[in-house]
Amino acid sequence: MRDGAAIQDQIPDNHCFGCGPQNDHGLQIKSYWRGENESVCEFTPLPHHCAGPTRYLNGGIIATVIDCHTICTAIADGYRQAGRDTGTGNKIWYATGKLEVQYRAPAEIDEPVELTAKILERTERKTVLSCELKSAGRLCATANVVAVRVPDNW
Ligand SMILES: CCCCCCCC(=O)SCCNC(=O)CCNC(=O)[C@H](O)C(C)(C)COP(=O)(O)OP(=O)(O)OC[C@H]1O[C@@H](n2cnc3c(N)ncnc32)[C@H](O)[C@@H]1OP(=O)(O)O
Repeated sequence: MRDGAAIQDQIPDNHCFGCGPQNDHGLQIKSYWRGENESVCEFTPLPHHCAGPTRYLNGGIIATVIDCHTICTAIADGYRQAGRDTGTGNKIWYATGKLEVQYRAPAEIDEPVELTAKILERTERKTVLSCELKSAGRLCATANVVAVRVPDNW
């Protein structure tokens, strides 16, 4: 279950490698709200996203999709807290201050990965989130992320 349009399709001028619709060479992940403080994302790896063994997903790609899913969630939440639809009015940007990933099991390259992010804490200056990444129903990575509000011209 997910709510509304993809968060990334509402954030303007996003050229990010992991989540920018404007980046033709990027991963172009899509995240969706699921309720007030939770968001979900499904990403289907391509064969060249592999680790050393071709059957497993590369750890940097795992970190990137977690980074982008959580930071885009913080951005959309920033708009919500401001009482605005995502992408309307002055831009709201967050950057990754901290990204701590624990790799618990390998993720299969030929299975989609499912991410669930939760907002744990928010202040005017930062949002703290957790994230889980599953592959074929197995918990493969968990993460703690600090998203820090940066100026709208960042
Ligand atoms: C739509 C676009 C989506 C993009 C998705 C991908 C996101 C990215 O990858 S962004 C690129 C990678 N990140 C960066 O380049 C950021 C580089 N770092 C910076 O610019 C700065 O260090 C920055 C903005 C993170 C923090 O700036 P700084 O002036 O230190 O912030 P500061 O005012 O001290 O801290 C604000 C709050 O954040 C907390 N914080 C800042 N850095 C960290 C950290 N590394 N760990 C934990 N907490 C932190 C502080 O403790 C403070 O919390 P509190 O208000 O409770 O005291």
